This record gives sequence, structure tokens and C-alpha cells, in this order.
Amino acid sequence: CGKNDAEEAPAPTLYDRLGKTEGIAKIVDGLIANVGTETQMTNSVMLRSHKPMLDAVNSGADPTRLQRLRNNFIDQVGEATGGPLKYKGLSMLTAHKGMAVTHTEFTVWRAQLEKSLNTNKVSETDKAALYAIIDKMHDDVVGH
Ligand code: HEM
Repeated sequence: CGKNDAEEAPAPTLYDRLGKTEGIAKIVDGLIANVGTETQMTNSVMLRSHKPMLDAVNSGADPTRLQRLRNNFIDQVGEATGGPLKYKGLSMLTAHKGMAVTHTEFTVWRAQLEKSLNTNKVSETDKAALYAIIDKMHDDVVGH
């Protein structure tokens, strides 16, 4: 209390700085849109890994599959950045098992995230903090 209030207020978490759940949802939606665009390019790098999901959504066999991935990803980022969200999806190892994701595919995926972070005007400091979280998952995502 008193004059120390400002000093003692907790620093905003990365979750807060990304704009809480709403800001994270925009970042994830941007990422998904960018990945979707990339998969439609000639010589797409990400079409191979995403084709089973895209086919399931587009054929109507599993119309909410992409929506589930989106919501899980928002929860995952919302939890890992210090927010109140709780990730209820698969472990990164299990989620990407059988996909044989390559390091190149990971790099291209990461570039789609970067584009969305830039579009959403995330600062370089906050981008670096988020990449520290994301890049720790590299070895669980790639090569299984
Ligand atoms: C650190 C980086 C990554 C994170 C944090 C991440 C996160 C996730 C999450 C949360 C899920 C859903 C798991 C569930 O619903 O239980 C998922 C699934 C998936 N991820 Fe990733 N991912 C990453 C990298 C990649 C890369 C590099 C690719 C391919 C280029 C990829 C392709 C997919 C696909 C195709 C699915 C499955 C969708 C389905 O079949 O329903 N991911 N990922």
C-alpha cells in the first residue's frame, strides 16, 4: 500500500502482453491462415504433413478437426505464457507422431508464426520470449 503500490504490482506476464486470450486467438488464427495459404502454393512445404487433416475437414469426415487444433493451440500458448488457460490436448510428441516432420518443415511453420506475430504487432522482446517456449518443443515435434 501507499507509495510502493506501483513498484509492487506484479509485472504483466507474456500472456498479458500478447493481449490475453483474445490476442493469442488472433495470433493463432493468423498462423492458421498463413499455413493454409502456404499449403496452397506450388511446391508447398507444409502440404504433406497437413494433408490428412485438410482432407478430413474438406471431405466432411471430421469437420471440426482444425477447430479443435486451433482451440488446443490457444490453450497451450495461454498456459505456457503464464495465463489462466489449461492445455488439454496431446503431448507434442504424441500429436506429431507418425508425421515425420522435418527441420525444414518446422522452419517454414515457424515463419508462418513470425508473419502472424508481425501482423499482430508483437514486439521483438515478446517474440523472443514466445520463441523460447516454441523452440523448446522442436525436438518433440520434429523427426517422429
Ligand atoms: C513448436 C511447434 C508446434 C506446436 C506448439 C504445435 C502444436 C500443435 C498442437 C497443440 C496440436 C494439436 C494437438 C491436439 O489436438 O491434441 C498440433 C497438431 C498438429 N500439428 Fe503441430 N505444432 C507445432 C509444429 C508443427 C509443425 C512444424 C507441423 C508441420 C509442418 C505441425 C503440424 C501439425 C498437424 C498436421 C497436426 C495434427 C492435426 C490433426 O491431424 O488433427 N505442427 N500441433
